[in-house]
Amino acid sequence: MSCLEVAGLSVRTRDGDTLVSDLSFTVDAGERVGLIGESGSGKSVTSLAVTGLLDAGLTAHGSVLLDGQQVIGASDRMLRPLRGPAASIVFQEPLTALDPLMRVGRQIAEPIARHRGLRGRELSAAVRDALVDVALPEERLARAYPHELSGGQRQRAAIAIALAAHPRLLIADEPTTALDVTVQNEVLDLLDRCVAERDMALLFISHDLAVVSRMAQRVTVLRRGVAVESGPVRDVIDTPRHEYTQRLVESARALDRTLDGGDA
Ligand SMILES: Nc1ncnc2c1ncn2[C@@H]1O[C@H](COP(=O)(O)OP(=O)(O)OP(=O)(O)O)[C@@H](O)[C@H]1O
Repeated sequence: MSCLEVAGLSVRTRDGDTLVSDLSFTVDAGERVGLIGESGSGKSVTSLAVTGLLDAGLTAHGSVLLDGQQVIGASDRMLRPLRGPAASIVFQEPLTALDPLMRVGRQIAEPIARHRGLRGRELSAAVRDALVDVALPEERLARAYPHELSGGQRQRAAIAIALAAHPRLLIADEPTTALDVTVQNEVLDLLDRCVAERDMALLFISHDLAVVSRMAQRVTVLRRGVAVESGPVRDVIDTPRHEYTQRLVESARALDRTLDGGDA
């Protein structure tokens, strides 16, 4: 069974604007799939639609099966048990996932207690392990509030929260865009390791082709809410068929040449 099976997904606003149109893709157990597109192409709307977290003003149509359960039209009560064990999201901005008024350790403890039923010393040990897993081993970080952490540390804490329920699918929505380049690399390495160690599936969403090609095996290219191309990452980069993908590939190569100090 696929972790996520999206078939003919469309998302519309109250005014009748279509933000995502007839989108289909699957993520199988343990597979890494990328969703790439420029800003405004509908990537975040898609990640929210597949977890049933769309804004009230937006409606989703089509079919989204998360762990075999239909998300479209399901009540929040039905979806709550799926969020965590079936799929967790890491957002671009870590403060989206963090409560500014609660110590980081408590915020990691809460989902561990809820999903894995741990209490007392076992729970404290699990929180310590979770922090070590995301390379935040210092004891004081568990007692810190989010504003006392750096941007990279906050994103690591948000990843620890997302991993707390041992999700079968991790959805990472531009997880490193808000970070500087060095920290970005560290967080990508961390995600890579966590996904591999846990044998999780990954839906990796980004505007950055280089990053997607590092993290995913297959990719779907989204343009104005429409999938224009999909296939193995290598094929899409080597022989992009759609003119929009060709532009994405060319601008990624131009950026690479600039960073190398060559001609852009
Ligand atoms: N709640 C909403 N109501 C109306 N329009 C929305 C809503 N949320 C997003 N949109 C619109 O949907 C389109 C897609 O937005 P989305 O955030 O999914 O893009 P994105 O590809 O994730 O971009 P970025 O990389 O900048 O985050 C945009 O035109 C955006 O303005």
